[in-house]
Amino acid sequence: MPLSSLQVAFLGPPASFSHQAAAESFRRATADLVPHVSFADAFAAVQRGDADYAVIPFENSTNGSVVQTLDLLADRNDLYKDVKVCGEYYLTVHHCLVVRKGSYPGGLPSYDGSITKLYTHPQAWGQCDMFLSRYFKGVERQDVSSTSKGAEIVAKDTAEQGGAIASRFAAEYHGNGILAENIEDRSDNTTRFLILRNIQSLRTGEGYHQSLSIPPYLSAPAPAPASDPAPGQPQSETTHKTLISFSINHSSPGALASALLIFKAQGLNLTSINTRPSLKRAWQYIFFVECGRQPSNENKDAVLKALNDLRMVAESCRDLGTWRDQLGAETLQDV
Ligand SMILES: O=C(O)C(=O)C[C@]1(C(=O)O)C=C[C@@H](O)C=C1
Repeated sequence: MPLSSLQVAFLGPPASFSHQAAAESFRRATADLVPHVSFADAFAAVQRGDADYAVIPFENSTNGSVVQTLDLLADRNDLYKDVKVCGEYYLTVHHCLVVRKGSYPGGLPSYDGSITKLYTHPQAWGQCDMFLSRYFKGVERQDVSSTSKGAEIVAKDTAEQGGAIASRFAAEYHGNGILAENIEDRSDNTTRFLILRNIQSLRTGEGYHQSLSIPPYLSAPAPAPASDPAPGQPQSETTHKTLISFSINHSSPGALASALLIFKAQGLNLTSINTRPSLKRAWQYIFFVECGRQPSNENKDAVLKALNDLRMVAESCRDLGTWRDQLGAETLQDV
C-alpha cells in the first residue's frame, strides 16, 4: 500500500522562515507542508497526530533563544507529553524591509521617513537592531504572529503606510515591494529549527524514516555499524545531541551543581543551558540542558543513566529527545 504524504506543521502563513526551513528539511520526502497560526497550534497538531512533524525555531545566532518555544517545551500543563525532538535544521536568515508595492521607488537613499508602523515576529526585531535604530528610530512596532503575517498586513492595509521585516520570499509571495535588503545586523544570522515528532506515532518511528528516504538526521539515534569499533573509538563522527528539561529544589545548596555534575559523570558534553520560570513559585526555574556525545559502545546508555540519576536529585525531569547534530563535530567544539 503506498504511504500517504507526511504532514509537516510550520508557523504560517506561507512564506515564513519556518515554511522555508520545513521545505528545505523535508525536500527529499513526499510531504504536505501545513501552516499553523502559532507554535502552540503546531505542537498541538503533532500531539493529536494530525501532523507527523513540526518544524519550530529554537534559537537564533544573533538574538538568542525563542522563548515561546522553550515555554511550549516546558509543557507545564502536560499538553504535549508525546512530542519530542528528532532533528534540527539551520537556516541562514536574511531580512528585508518590506513595503507596499510601488511605494518608495527611489529605495532607501530617497526614503522620506513616512512609514508610521512596523510589523514583524518578535524574534526579528533583535536581529535587525542596527538598521532599525538608524532608519526607524521611534517608529511604532507591532508584534505579529510571523514575519510572513507582517508582509501580508502591509500588502492588504492601504489605510496606513506600514513596513514589515520579512524575507524576500515573503515579499514576493504577498506581492510587496522591498525598501532595503539584508538588513540583519550580522550577515551570518542563522536560526536553528527543531524538528518535532510524536513518539507514539508509528508513522514517525525509525523504520518509517528509513522506508521514506527522508533526511538521515530524522532517524537518530543512528543504527550501530556492522562491526564494533575498537574500544574507546566513536561509532560515527556525528555527535548526537539530547535535550533534557528539569526543575530542582532551589532551597537545597548545591542542587543545581549536583544536577549538572551528572552530565559530566556520564561523559555528556553540555552545549547549552536555558531557563524559563517554573510558574509554580516566583524565582524558581525550569532548566533546559542540551548535551552531546559521540556515540560509542561505551557511552550508548549515557543518556539513560544521566536521566535516572537526575530523577534522584530533580523535582521533575523530562527527556525531550535525541537527534543528530547538523553543525558537525569540529564546529561544535569551537563554540
Ligand atoms: O516569523 C517567521 O517567519 C518565523 O518562521 C519565526 C522566526 C522565529 O521565531 O525565529 C523564524 C526565523 C527568524 O528567526 C524569525 C522568526
